[in-house]
Amino acid sequence: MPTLSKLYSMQEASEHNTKDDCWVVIDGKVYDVTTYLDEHPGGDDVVLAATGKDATEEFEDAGHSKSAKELMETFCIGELDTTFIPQLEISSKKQTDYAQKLMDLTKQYWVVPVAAVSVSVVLGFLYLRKK
Ligand code: HEM
Repeated sequence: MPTLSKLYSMQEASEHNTKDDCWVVIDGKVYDVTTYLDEHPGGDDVVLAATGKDATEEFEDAGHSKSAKELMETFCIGELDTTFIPQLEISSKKQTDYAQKLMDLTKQYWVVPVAAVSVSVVLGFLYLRKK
C-alpha cells in the first residue's frame, strides 16, 4: 500500500540550515538530522554545508555504508515536492505574449482593411457617376 508522506519544497527545506535545526535533501527525500549532527562521524560541518540543496551526490561521494543508509531512514520526515509551478507561470506568460503580439499586429495593420473599404467606396462612387 502506498504511504502518504509529507511534501516539502526545496525553499522550505533550505530554511532549516542551522546547528539547532538542520534538514538535508538526499535522493528526493527530506531528513531532519538536527539530533544526529553531534554524532555524525563525518562531523556536523559537512552536513551543514550540504543543506539548502540536493545533497545526494555529496552523500554518495562520502561512501556511506549500508548501516549509515539504514540509520538515515530513521530521520526521514518527508519527500521533496517536485511540482514545477514556475513552468506553469512561464506557459501562461507565453500565452499572454502571443495575445499581446496579435493585438500589436492588429494595431499595426488596421490601415489595410480601412484602405480596402475606402478604395471600394471611391470605385463604387465613380462607377455610379459614369452611369
Ligand atoms: C541522514 C544523513 C546522514 C547519516 C545518517 C550519516 C551517517 C554517517 C555514518 C554512519 C558515517 C560513518 C561511516 C559509515 O558508516 O558509512 C558517516 C560518515 C561520513 N559522512 Fe555521513 N551521514 C549523513 C549525511 C551526510 C551528509 C549530507 C554528508 C555530506 C557530505 C555526509 C558526509 C560524511 C562524510 C564525509 C563521512 C566520512 C567521515 C570519515 O570517514 O572521516 N554525511 N556518515
